[in-house]
Amino acid sequence: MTTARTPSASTASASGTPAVAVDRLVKIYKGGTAVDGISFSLPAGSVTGLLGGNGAGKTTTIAMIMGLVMPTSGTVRVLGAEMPRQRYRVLERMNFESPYVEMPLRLTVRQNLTVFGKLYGVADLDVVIARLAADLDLVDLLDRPTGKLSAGQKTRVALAKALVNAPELLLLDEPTASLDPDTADWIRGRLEQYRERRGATILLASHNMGEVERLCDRVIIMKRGRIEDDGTPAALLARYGRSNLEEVFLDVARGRGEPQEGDAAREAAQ
Ligand SMILES: Nc1ncnc2c1ncn2[C@@H]1O[C@H](COP(=O)(O)OP(=O)(O)OP(=O)(O)O)[C@@H](O)[C@H]1O
Repeated sequence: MTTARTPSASTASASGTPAVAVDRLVKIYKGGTAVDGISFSLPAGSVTGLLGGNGAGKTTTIAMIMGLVMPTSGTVRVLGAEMPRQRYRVLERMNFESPYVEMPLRLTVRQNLTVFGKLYGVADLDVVIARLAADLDLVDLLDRPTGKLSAGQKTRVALAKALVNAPELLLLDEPTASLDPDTADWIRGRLEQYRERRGATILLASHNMGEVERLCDRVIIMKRGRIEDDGTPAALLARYGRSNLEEVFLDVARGRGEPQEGDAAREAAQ
């Protein structure tokens, strides 16, 4: 996969600063509380899955990390910068993919990637776009209007846009939604490759438990704006006595199989 910078260029990992530090973060909309006092930090180079049912607060959390939504209270630091106040210090080092943020539909794929590449200050943009197109199977789509693509094709373009500046922090909101199983599997492979080559920190909101088990070394489960559980996939399976994350997700969503007191201590001792 294309990288415009070397993995060792990551200031966050070099200094030991977490790529993301969220502290007592709250977002209250007129209709109610979307995010209700969550705290977590993501070490540089980690891949974390953000799980939770519809309306749990995942997209709002990612939008606050991106600096696109203003928190009601609490703080977000990204690569050491306070968001959204200092976002211009770090925007070139981060990127995101969300099915809810459309690119200009009349522009061709190439034009869109060029606009976003310029926004992120990418050098040798033509070369970068050509490599991304080859990596993400977009060569035949480059000169077509983005609005005329299928949902799955748009998703691949959105991923190319998310990688155009080889971000050291990549935020992904359901990156394989609307993809057929084969293409989704292929995209997951690309994300694994990107993580390996770039040493990137990834936060991935997903409803696909297989995807999370495959890609993530940590899982944060949200429910009604709060963090309900947080651990490695293996620790969560052990804690809930389940054989896969889908069963854990259902337990949490339905309020069943809550971890028993002392479970965490027993796990720590193992
Ligand atoms: N712009 C907004 N204005 C008002 N309420 C909002 C806004 N965005 C989200 N919400 C509300 O905040 C809550 C959390 O929404 P959010 O989109 O963060 O959840 P989610 O976990 O990403 O859900 P899904 O899995 O369905 O995408 C929901 O109750 C939603 O209705």
